[in-house]
Amino acid sequence: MTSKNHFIVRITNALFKQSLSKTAQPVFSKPISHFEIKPNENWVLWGPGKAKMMNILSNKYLCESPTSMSFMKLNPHVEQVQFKGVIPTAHLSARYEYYKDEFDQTCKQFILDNGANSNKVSYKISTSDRKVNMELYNKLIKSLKLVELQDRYAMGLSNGQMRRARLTHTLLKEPDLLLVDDPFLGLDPTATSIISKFLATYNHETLGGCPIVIGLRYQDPLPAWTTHICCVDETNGILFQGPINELQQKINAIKSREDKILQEKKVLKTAENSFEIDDLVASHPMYGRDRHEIIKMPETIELKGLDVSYKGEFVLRNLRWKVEPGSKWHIRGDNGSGKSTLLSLLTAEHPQSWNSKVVENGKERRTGNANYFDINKRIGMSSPELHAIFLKNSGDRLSIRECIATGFHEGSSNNFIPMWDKLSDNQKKIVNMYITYFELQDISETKLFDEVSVSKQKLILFVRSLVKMPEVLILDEAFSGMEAEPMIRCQEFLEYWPGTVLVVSHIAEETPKCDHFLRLISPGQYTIGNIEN
Ligand SMILES: Nc1ncnc2c1ncn2[C@@H]1O[C@H](COP(=O)(O)OP(=O)(O)OP(=O)(O)O)[C@@H](O)[C@H]1O
Repeated sequence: MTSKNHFIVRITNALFKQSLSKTAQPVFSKPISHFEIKPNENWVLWGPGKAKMMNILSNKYLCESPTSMSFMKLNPHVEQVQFKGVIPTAHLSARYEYYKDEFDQTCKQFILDNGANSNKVSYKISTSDRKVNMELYNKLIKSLKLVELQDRYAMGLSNGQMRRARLTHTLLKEPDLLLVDDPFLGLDPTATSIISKFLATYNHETLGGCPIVIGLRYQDPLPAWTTHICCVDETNGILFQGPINELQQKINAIKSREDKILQEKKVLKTAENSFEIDDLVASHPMYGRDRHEIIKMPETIELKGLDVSYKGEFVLRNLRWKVEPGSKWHIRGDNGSGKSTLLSLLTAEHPQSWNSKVVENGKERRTGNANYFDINKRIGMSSPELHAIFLKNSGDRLSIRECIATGFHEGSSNNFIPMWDKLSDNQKKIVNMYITYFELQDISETKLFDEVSVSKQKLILFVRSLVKMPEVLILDEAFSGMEAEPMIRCQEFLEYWPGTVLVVSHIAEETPKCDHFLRLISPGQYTIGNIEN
């Protein structure tokens, strides 16, 4: 297997295009002169061009000439793990519903692929005659800590749990080459280490493994088990490639260049744009309020001993929490500890939301005195679930400007009906100011949401969550998958944001400055404290 002539995939002098059209622009401006993956190697695709390079390897583009890309096998089995958050549904609330009908699949059914990846068909009917290697299944669910979750409804899995299930689902197909973009996105440190340790040993014959290719951003640490690196620019393609231990100098040079650019931009932008930021936030109801005023206001949110349970099993228990107007909170906790559940309660997506233990601006929430739309009037949000639904429902029909304009739908973050033509002149001005500030003007009318990178999609959803000047801004993994520069720009902006902010994120760099934290540990166990900045 290790002979020099063995390769899994080989590219020689190939130019890649998105379509057959004569005018189609190449994916990378220059042809790839040589790229090759051998059986015992594990690669990192590193930098802003990683997603395009991954699409090349998974055969998503047309190759000129067709023989310039070859695989060891005639019908190679290349699998790409798609991490898209939880299973996208029509509504955010579907995830939290009590009653699951016979068409809903369990985690085990999802992994075994009986539903052939679709949530439009009955999952009870097997749509493929693929034989599943149950020995491998049992090994995988043990290694990826899914044994206890097998019978849970796939829809109810937390983001981190779902990512482990998706990885298992893909590995069971026993691919010849495994591609995973952003493998650690949205994972808590324990889950990151579970997946990293697992991938470290996967390409060994005992598990029937194969080479792994992961996509990482410049700011991500390179796992020790990766052997080769391919640094990819978004327009020019491969900048350099080869064994990591021979390229350390080049890697360090890129890392320090990136750090320097960020530092320079940080200093420049804060100085240059503070006036502009004022313009962007001046219409927020909390803008300009001083401390004396704020302490007289009722709590934006108060939880007076909140419980949430499924079939008698608690996820949240006796949670007491006070959120002062304009305060910024980091909600912490491992995958599955209940963070999204808590947020879904606040946005009334959860069936147990009508609960007098939730008090908003001094008013108890009860059926009759609160409705979904009133609750959501004051909330703006970005989350992995919203991202998945947005892509599915509107990704291929809304321009960037139109996406942002849908943030003005008053009573729901989950309404994607085009809105631009209905906006007042002032609202249009706000959208345009935000587009300019976040440097989206070049693509705002020419590109559709699903035509831009994940990093830009996240930026657009962030901006979308702000424009209606919500009293409460919910940022659930809002910056995961973003390139460093736009992320820092968003975080700096948030320092001037006058409203209440609730942030969920697992990685320090992706967490904007917050004053307080709420850490969920287990049902009934949590800590609350201040963050020294
Ligand atoms: N409908 C449901 N039925 C049963 N259990 C559920 C349901 N919905 C969620 N859960 C469980 O509740 C727990 C909390 O999930 P939640 O998504 O709130 O976690 P989280 O802290 O946001 O995790 P992550 O960091 O992975 O996003 C998980 O163990 C999840 O499997």
